Amino acid sequence: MSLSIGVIGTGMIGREHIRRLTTVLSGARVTAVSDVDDELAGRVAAAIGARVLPGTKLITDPSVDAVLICSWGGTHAEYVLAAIAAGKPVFCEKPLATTSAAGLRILEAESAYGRRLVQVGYMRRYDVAYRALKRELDRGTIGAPLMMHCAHRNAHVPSFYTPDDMIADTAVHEIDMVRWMFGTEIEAVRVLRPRPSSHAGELPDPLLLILELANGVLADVEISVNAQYGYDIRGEILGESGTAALGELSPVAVRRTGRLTTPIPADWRERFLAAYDVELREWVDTVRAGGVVTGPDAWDGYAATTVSAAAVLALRTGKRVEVAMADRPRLYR
Ligand SMILES: NC(=O)c1ccc[n+]([C@@H]2O[C@H](COP(=O)([O-])OP(=O)(O)OC[C@H]3O[C@@H](n4cnc5c(N)ncnc54)[C@H](O)[C@@H]3O)[C@@H](O)[C@H]2O)c1
Ligand SMILES: O[C@H]1[C@H](O)[C@@H](O)[C@H](O)[C@@H](O)[C@H]1O
Repeated sequence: MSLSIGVIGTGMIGREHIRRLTTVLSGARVTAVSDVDDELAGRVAAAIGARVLPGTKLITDPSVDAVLICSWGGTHAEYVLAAIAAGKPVFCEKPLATTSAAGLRILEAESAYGRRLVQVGYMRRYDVAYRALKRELDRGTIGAPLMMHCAHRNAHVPSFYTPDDMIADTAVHEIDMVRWMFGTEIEAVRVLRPRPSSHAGELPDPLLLILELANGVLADVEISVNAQYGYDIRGEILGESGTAALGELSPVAVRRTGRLTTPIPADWRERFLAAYDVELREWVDTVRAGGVVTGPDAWDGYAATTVSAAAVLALRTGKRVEVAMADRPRLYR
């Protein structure tokens, strides 16, 4: 029997994941969708023969086996809590919650339920290049790590994007990734503001985050959200005896009239296409088999949100901010 999935939020990534579940992956079908934009939800549902239900009804509907949350970040926690209360597996796009307190409520609810039901959409952990980089690090190829340099560049962002979004919506990916890469928590954060780009409007763009990890490694993260030229994700680790970096990912290189050119992805859909496929395939297969999901869990979601809240404070105050993390509940040890 294929897994019956209800999708909440039929915007950009909601439709991407519905396309993936409907036409790329096997073993699942999207049987219900929900969006505060009724007209949009209706159109998406009609195209795949699904029902439209209000979000909380979708979660408790007996025909829905598992839930995929793709609505705006501020709405995630409420839906995740409803899915835990209904005892249903739930894949929540990042961020898990927009406040540390809401993340903590999810940890408490899932701990009380006694089994992990939540996975968070930090897809970089499924990306071939990030996985290869982690393999080199774990093998000790470059010796003990000292620093990591990261850049996260969006060509453009919508006009409603705020300075806080540059951290909570964009840098949160690197926050999760470095925790996973080095297997340790982030203890303190600073955010520096260089001269703003003339393309940035009112945004303090770019930003430079300095993340202090518990193992002594420092990670610097450039966030640019009006880079113009394309979607560009970089990462390089400096070790005691070498360096390892994400490779160039283009499938083609053109040599012509004295120049070598390779295409640059337009946005996250193109750059992480394969990672999203692997991420959702593993989630569907595990849930169908009745297993416990192995991807980023509610603790990872809580930790990323808590660090991101500290970074927002660091941006606003210009100060170094220590991360105040709760003790890790037994369910996530
Ligand atoms: N993992 C990734 O790389 C990645 C990529 C893109 C987006 N995202 C995340 O996915 C989420 C959605 O992003 P998007 O780019 O698709 O945004 P979007 O604005 O295109 O779509 C969000 C949709 O959610 C709907 N919505 C808002 N509140 C709702 C509610 N309470 N109930 C039901 N629907 C509601 C909106 O009407 C909209 O259609 C965000 O949290 C974002 O950070 C993750
Ligand atoms: O929601 C998107 C998504 O998470 C992308 O992966 C990230 O690069 C963007 O900055 C963000 O706006």
